[in-house]
Amino acid sequence: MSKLVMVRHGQSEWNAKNLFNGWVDTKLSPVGVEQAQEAGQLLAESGIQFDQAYTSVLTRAIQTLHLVLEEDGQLWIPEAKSWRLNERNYGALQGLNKADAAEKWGDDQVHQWRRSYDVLPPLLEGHDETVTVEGETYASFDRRYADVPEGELPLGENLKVTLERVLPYWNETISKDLAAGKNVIIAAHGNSLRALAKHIEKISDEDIMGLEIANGQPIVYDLDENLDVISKDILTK
Ligand SMILES: O=C(O)[C@@H](CO)OP(=O)(O)O
Repeated sequence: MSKLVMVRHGQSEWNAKNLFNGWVDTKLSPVGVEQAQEAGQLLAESGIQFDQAYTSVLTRAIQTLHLVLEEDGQLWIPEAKSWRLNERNYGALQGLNKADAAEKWGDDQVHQWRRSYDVLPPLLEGHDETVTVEGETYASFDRRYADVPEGELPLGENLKVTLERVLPYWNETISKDLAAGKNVIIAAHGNSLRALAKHIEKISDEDIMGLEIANGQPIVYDLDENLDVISKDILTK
């Protein structure tokens, strides 16, 4: 048996402003820092001993992992980062305000973009290195993706496509640790974790629309040797 803990990053600067975030590299807000520290305290209370950590290549998830593990006294464990754990790429919606988008395109359309399994957002036109929003410039497709073949870099993803690019990393790397009995923590994003949860919990394409993952609330799975879920627990204060 092994334990898998998934933590969505704490509130980001763009979560706080209600902007579509996706692959734009924003940082944690002050609230997000506190949420990550609280997640670390909850995990310390749980007593789970981790063997391996995974995160994305986006700053808000990396910051969260480090804050969690520092609070938890396990900052020393091995960690690996992969673009495959990034947030779903929100295409041309990135940087737009979610409420403004709902006014422009209607609540239903925006809900489909945000929560459906297979509706694609409007796509980006190219892989710009930076984006400027409200006068601030943020990293986007910069050198951290230098090793990713151009054809694999997304211009916009639904949850289905997100799952398709998360799964090779799950199958080839993370699941092997778990099958070997290691306890694993993954700090990632609302939608990359929804995709993984869909796979792990065998959630249907319809039911996945209703799954929300909160910032900074660790989800603890006990998995058997086939990586089937024995139990699931969400840690809250
Ligand atoms: O903006 C985003 O990238 C995601 C997660 O913060 O938003 P949503 O919850 O709308 O999928």
